[in-house]
Amino acid sequence: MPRILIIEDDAAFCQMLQRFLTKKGYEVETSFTAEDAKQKFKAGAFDMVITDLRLPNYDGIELLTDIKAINAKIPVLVMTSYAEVSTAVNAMKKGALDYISKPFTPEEMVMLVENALDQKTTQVEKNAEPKAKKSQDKVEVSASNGIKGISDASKKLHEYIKLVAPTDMSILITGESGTGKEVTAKSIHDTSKRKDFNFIAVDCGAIPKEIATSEFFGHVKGSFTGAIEDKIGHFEAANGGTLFLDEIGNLSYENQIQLLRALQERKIKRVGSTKEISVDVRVITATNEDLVEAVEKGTFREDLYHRINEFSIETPSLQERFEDLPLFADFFLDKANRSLDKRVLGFSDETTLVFKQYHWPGNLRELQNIIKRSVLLTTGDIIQTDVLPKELFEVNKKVAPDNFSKDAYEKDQIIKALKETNFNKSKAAKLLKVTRKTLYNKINQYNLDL
Ligand SMILES: Nc1ncnc2c1ncn2[C@@H]1O[C@H](COP(=O)(O)OP(=O)(O)OP(=O)(O)O)[C@@H](O)[C@H]1O
Repeated sequence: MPRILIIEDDAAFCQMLQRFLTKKGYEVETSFTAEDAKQKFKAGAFDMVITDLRLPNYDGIELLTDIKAINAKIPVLVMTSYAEVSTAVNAMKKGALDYISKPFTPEEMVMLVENALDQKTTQVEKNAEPKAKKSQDKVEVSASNGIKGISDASKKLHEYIKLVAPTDMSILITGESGTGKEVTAKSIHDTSKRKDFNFIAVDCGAIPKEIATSEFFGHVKGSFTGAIEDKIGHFEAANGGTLFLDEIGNLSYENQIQLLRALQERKIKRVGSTKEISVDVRVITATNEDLVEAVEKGTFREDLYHRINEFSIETPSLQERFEDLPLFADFFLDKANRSLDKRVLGFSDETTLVFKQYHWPGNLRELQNIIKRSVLLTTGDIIQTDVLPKELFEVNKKVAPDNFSKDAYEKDQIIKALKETNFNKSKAAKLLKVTRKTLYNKINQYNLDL
């Protein structure tokens, strides 16, 4: 029976959720505070965590990081109020699997829980070790096959993929969260000469620093407490194929040095062993941070930056590939119908309009999640606006203000974009579709104290 830990300071709501999920066949424990949750989480083997982001005396994002440091693979679903969509997006960047806005229906919760537990199983399969370097041993790790899109931004992306795939160049993929960086990396692998070997995807943001060396390079039995048997690392698992390192900016300085050495020498040593093992791995990395800025600040090594960035590709945000929105919406609708065994035919005109007006900070992932939830909640043939989450309308109201002056509206949008991008001005400028210079001018004009 899957075990779930619910962390929620509203005791009555927490217990209601507990009763409901218990009835659905899950074993559920509850915590009302972050401290208690951490202790319970360390002590008990949970399959998933559902946590509120607002807890007394504790920052929800910090708790999420703590949980991920204890067990990086655990799926975490965060609960937010509908006004906190940027916090939810931030939580997803920090490793949360998904978010749900309160108030939600029990069906929505069950769907997300099932989804999370499904993904956990896939993740285990994904990290399975290959038996030998033979084409028939390819581990099926396909991040769902993507669609290409018709917008100029998508065409450019696919031209780049085609261009770099046959080479052995190291590719750095940049782009906002949920724009399809992993899907892009997988497409490069699938169209390269390495396609019959493994594609191993590693989320560097989710690996605790202490075990990162062993995760990358493996270990021999007895090399540290807990090393109960020999284990191969991601480099060996990807031998002959492609190693995709997501959130590369999160690697510790020490791990950056080890990675650089492995890439330069094409040899690794398992932790606790002196034997050198040759590896032939193409590395594709991804980040949604500004690595140039990280190099300038000294938190990311410049030599490693140049080593991983022989060519860089930027995945466009959903706003930049706006003409693709209907294509993606249909694709995700099909996907949701198949996984939920439903037959929803399409979207009402109002729903299409809401989709067009929304700014999609979580990009394709957010679109996919929202369509899946809407399919679940739709009883008729067509997705109507009443099943859409409230945040889609909240933003729309701001997009078309009635009683706002133009300046107040513009100022509000700038603040919102800055908050959404963690005050990264390049990203905020992109979100607002203005140049960095214009954004700086506006910040001065409105005397925004940042
Ligand atoms: N071209 C595509 N066609 C269909 N689905 C896609 C496409 N690109 C991305 N997706 C879907 O969108 C979701 C997000 O994609 P992906 O995980 O590749 O994004 P990401 O940029 O790597 O995200 P993060 O920054 O959070 O790591 C996935 O569920 C993926 O299947």
